[in-house]
Amino acid sequence: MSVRTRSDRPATLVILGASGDLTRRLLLPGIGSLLAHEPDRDVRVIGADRDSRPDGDFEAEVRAALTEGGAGATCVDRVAGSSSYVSLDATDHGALTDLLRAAAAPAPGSEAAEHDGERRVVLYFALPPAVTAKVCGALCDVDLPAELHLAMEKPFGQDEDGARALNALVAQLVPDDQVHRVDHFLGMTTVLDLIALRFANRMFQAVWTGEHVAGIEIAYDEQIALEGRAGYYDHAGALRDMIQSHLLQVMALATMEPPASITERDLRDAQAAALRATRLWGGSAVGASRRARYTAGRVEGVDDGGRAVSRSVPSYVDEDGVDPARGTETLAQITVEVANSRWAGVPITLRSGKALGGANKHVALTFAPVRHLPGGLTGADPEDRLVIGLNPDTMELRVTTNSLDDPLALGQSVLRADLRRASLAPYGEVLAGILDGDGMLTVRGDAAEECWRICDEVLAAWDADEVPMEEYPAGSAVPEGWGAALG
Ligand SMILES: O=P(O)(O)OC[C@H]1O[C@@H](O)[C@H](O)[C@@H](O)[C@@H]1O
Repeated sequence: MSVRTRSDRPATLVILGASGDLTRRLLLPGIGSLLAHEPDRDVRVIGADRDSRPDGDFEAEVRAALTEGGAGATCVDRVAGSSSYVSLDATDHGALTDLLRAAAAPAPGSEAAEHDGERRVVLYFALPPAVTAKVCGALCDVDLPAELHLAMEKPFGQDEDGARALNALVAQLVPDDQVHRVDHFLGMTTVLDLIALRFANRMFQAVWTGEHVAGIEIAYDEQIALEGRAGYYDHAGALRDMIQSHLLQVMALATMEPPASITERDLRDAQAAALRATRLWGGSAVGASRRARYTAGRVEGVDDGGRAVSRSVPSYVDEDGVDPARGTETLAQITVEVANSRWAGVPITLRSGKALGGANKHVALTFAPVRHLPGGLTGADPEDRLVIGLNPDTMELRVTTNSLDDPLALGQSVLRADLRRASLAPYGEVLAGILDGDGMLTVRGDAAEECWRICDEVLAAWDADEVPMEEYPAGSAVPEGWGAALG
């Protein structure tokens, strides 16, 4: 689905934190995926980080990652060949001035050098929030390029006050439509499918309300465990890592009012309005949230790519780099209500966790039972559900029909669709918009603050130990009693 406005303006992507894991695993392959679809796109990559690297080292990394993302050989040669790496302290305004000047200039030796205007510069902060804030502070003293866009990785701040302070700081640098708070879930194919599904189908449009929907569950249960990310994850935990960012964004798309158009302003207005109306279910984090941590176990099953998985996982507290005293959760669930006339009274459950047995990743709507069932039909009326799979991309509609062996007894039939397409990788989709200067698939400042407002209340209750920390063996299903609470 192409939801973007294409721009032909050449762009330079400057990655701060270029030696980090995110750059190698996601950003550069994301660019590779984009170049696989748009091989002529004029993009130059400059990596920057504190460490010095041997000549050609970064170029080789770019080359490998673009190839991994699917870019063709000629394109890889061109883009990797024009890439460069700078070793610097990104909190030093002199170093930032030089970096941004080089980024805005036409590529050295490029044919376009003489008649090319300044390139659009995207400064990508692949950095922890505290460092991001320091770099923004240093940028206040820099003469910034004419069209500078800032792309910021999650978490955007550490809480609502922190997000507000960071928003105020970046507002001193560039207008808000040039700030892109990155959430790669907004680039997922089936997340974007929600838009067409909801607003271009008479059938679904009519029933997508609290009149007909009894509950919504947005789950991202992962089989992967910590994977060596204790330095980040042990400070974040499942609520900050997945719900504060990704799942609330998905919820906003699933519950927002119809936007007048699918454009940056209208879409972001609709998402922000849904988030503003969001409250914890029952008004308190105590009844509306659960948290748990995995103990040792064995994860077996099939991963997102359909490959068999079988590995033993140590208890979370025994994982390398974890501080048991920190009490980090690896599974979190909150139930909220979008308190407006469309959704009031409908519980919306958001859940994500690591080292789980089943990879349930979906947006699932459970429809209310019919008001009246004609007499003569026997058996219980099964719940009708629409389940949109997020990775792998699928759609399943479970509808009540006659049972197979008795025409007057109720049963259920399942209609399944495989929605996997040759689309861009989620990071590619999001980066495409950012490089084009279009923020539609990134998070607006007010929406980021709203997501923290919702989660801060839960985090405060957890810090005060008002919600018990439960345990689940790695490889098990979500603990008993979790999941969508209907009614
Ligand atoms: O399935 P994907 O696209 O890798 O997204 C899930 C990941 O999203 C990241 O943002 C989280 O930090 C990870 O913990 C999580 O595993």
